[in-house]
Amino acid sequence: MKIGCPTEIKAQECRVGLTPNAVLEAVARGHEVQVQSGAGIGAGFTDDDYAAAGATIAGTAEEVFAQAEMIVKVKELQANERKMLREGQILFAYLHLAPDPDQTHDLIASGATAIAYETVTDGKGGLPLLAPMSEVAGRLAPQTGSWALQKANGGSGVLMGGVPGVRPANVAIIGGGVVGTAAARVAVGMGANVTVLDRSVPRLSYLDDMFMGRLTTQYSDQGAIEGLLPRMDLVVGAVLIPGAAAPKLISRDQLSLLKPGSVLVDVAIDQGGCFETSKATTHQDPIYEVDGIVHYCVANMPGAVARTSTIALGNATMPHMLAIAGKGWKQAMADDANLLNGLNVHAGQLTYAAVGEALGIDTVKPQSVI
Ligand SMILES: NC(=O)C1=CN([C@@H]2O[C@H](COP(=O)(O)OP(=O)(O)OC[C@H]3O[C@@H](n4cnc5c(N)ncnc54)[C@H](O)[C@@H]3O)[C@@H](O)[C@H]2O)C=CC1
Ligand SMILES: CC(=O)C(=O)O
Ligand SMILES: [Mg+2]
Repeated sequence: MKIGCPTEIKAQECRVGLTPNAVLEAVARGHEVQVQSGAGIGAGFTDDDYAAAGATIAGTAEEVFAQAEMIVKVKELQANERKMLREGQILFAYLHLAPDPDQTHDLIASGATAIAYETVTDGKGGLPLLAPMSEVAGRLAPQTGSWALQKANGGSGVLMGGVPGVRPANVAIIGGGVVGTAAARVAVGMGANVTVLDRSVPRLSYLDDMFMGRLTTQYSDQGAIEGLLPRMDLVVGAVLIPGAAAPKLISRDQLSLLKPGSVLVDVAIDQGGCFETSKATTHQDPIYEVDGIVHYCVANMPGAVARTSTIALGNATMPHMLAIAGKGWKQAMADDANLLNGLNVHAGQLTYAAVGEALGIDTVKPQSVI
């Protein structure tokens, strides 16, 4: 199969969809790989690294899109990239369609087959192509939150770990999945007072065991969230209903319950955000204030640590990329129901029910198109 890897063009997105090691594996199986010149630079991979692995180097994204039967990348296609996608082409990337009607309509209109990393499953209730980036974003959340708490950034001036005689920051993490657990680990490590909220009691039980009394768990409902807000310095939004738009868990009115200068880090912003006042920001301009509360809502947080993130993402995507290239997407999905769960769009039809529900678009069952 002809595989193409264009340079990411989302603001300050330095990751790349294929590592040289992934190219090596694909080429060894007889596939042709084309990488756009400079695509790996932000992650520390040169054109020479890709050429040494057997890729050909293309000058432009147009060349990559024109050649490739499958485009492998990181972030959802931006509007001008979507114009290059064509009927029959495979797109393998993060899509996050539920909060993004424009992208969804363009992908449907393209006639392409779009497979979303974030809805591929593992059969054990996990999302293996989302998890590595959730590990990264979760670890980053307390770091960026503590930066936003500094006075120069509009924060209340509370130090995460406190000092002897002065209390540490109170941190609430809403959603105790991969992001929430990673965020809890770092926040606890920084010395903060951490409460994790989730709707899954088994998950809370797991966290309770794992952290052995070093954090508090609480069932997530409106009463619990409202009760916590007056004491919280930092709230991390880390909920997910796979493929669906994130539920709004803190309203604008409820911001007044927080102390001025408190910080909201909405990691769930890529699924539309779980706070009413969240809107996506960029690494270049990551924070803004609403009613005295600092919001950090960067939708591609792992792009900030592109080297770590690219390698971690590549480790997870490679087996699926090789299966699709080797067998064709239909056979690969017929053989693997977890990969089939990644199918979001095919030949002008939406194939993911939660996206259809969020956007009011009819869907067909993915099984019916393979
Ligand atoms: N902004 C960014 O750069 C990144 C964003 N993400 C996003 O972070 C979000 C979380 O991802 P993961 O941790 O991997 O998902 P996950 O599926 O591992 O965990 C989500 C958790 O949310 C819980 N949950 C659902 N509804 C809830 C509610 N109302 N209250 C409390 N908990 C609730 C679930 O029970 C689950 O434990 C996703 O939207 C994901 O796309 C992930 C990586 C990077
Ligand atoms: C998951 C996601 O949106 C990201 O890594 O950017
Ligand atoms: Mg994102």
